[in-house]
Amino acid sequence: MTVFERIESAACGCDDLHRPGALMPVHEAVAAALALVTPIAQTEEVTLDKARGRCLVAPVLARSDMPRFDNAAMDGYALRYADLRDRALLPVQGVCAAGDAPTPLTTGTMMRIFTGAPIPEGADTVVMQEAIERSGDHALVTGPVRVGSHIRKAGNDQRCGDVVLAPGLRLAAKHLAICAGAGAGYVTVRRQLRIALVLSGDEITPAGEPVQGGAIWDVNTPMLRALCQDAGADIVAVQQVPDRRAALVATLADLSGKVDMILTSGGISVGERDPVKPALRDLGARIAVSGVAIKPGKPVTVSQLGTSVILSLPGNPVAAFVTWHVLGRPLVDRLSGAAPSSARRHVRAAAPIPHRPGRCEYRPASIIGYDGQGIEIAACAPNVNSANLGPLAAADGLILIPADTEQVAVGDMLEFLPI
Ligand SMILES: Nc1nc2c(c(=O)[nH]1)N[C@H]1C(S)=C(S)[C@@H](COP(=O)(O)OP(=O)(O)OC[C@H]3O[C@@H](n4cnc5c(N)ncnc54)[C@H](O)[C@@H]3O)O[C@H]1N2
Ligand code: MOO
Repeated sequence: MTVFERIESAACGCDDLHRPGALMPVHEAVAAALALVTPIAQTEEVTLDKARGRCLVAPVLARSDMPRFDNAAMDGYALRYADLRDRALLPVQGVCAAGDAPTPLTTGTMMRIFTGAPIPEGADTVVMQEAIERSGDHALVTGPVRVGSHIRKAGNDQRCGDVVLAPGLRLAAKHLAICAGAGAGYVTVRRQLRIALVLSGDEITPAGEPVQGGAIWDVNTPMLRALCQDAGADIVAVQQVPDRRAALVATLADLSGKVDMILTSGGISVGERDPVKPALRDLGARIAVSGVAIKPGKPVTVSQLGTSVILSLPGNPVAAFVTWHVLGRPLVDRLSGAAPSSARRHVRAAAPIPHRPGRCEYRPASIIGYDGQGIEIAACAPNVNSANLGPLAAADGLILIPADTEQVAVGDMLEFLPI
């Protein structure tokens, strides 16, 4: 099977392999994680300035025709087309600008009009000023004119009562534009997800603070906060817990039920200083995913405690970034009732990429050009390491190397997830 055929299938290829340690294939892990959650029930009305990224639960209807009235599409002159039948020179009477309520057009005259202004009663055509020679209080039509030209008819965009947005959309700038144009100052959206971030790692120090000995700056908090915001969610609490099981048990027990999702960062691997899995077991969490055939991010774990879903991300920042995209983002979409984001596309490999079969690999990659058919060509660093931030910062996206691939050849098509 070629790489191209592989990425067209629903599976990532991990399931075709002998996997020591029974790592779960990526697509099974996503399905098992999503099976834990349903969309949150609470909704609220928000003004448009608070609506970006929120998930629509009630349709938005046009409160009037859009546009509400016939109006000029150009600066020019409004006239009755029939008045041009036997002459091209007409007297100009009156001016109509956007916001005006014009008087009716007198037969046999033109009215000066500006873009967006209501068409005066009796006029059926606007001639743009470039096709007019004005002299004093008369104007001569110099160019060809079509009846009805340069008039935006009422309702030509949407009709009063039309559904302009359907439920399930995650609201972006283009959606807010039509809400406003439809006269909807408020929209009904699902309550914003509440996410808590629990940091494991005695060495973690906020970026910018002094570090000594084995301390390192906390990369994951600002990165995950931004990723949550990109997904329309909010990190409402950040708690750093010592690398001890009892402390983590207490923190997770306290947070479960208070938030929709708990993200843990670090401490998910197998060392005695990795308290996440033991703490989940102590708490009786329902563990749906524990170890995935993905690189980086193999130890990623998904569980449920009370009403909170817990996504336990590896501490290595690139592994946390990748597993957020593969598991975290779909969970947020499902919890907020949004259609899954479908940003992935296909690119061609710029160079051969050797790959040890076993795990699906998500590797930072940059778009460096286009092939003869206009398909993007992506290049990635030869050596990747889930602690190195440089290749991630320089990347345009993540390419997926399917689990069973031994070698990606130049020009092979790969799935690409923009980041
Ligand atoms: N014997 C084994 N060791 C490891 C395995 C394994 O299978 N057997 N898996 C490796 C893999 S793969 C990964 S990924 C990591 C996952 O480790 P943890 O999730 O337990 O994370 P930590 O040990 O806490 O940290 C790993 C690494 O990341 C740094 N880190 C942690 N938090 C942050 C943060 N907020 N900002 C920046 N950097 C952070 C931490 O200092 C470590 O360097 O386990 C492997 N080990
Ligand atoms: O997930 Mo780990 O980062 O594969 O080394």
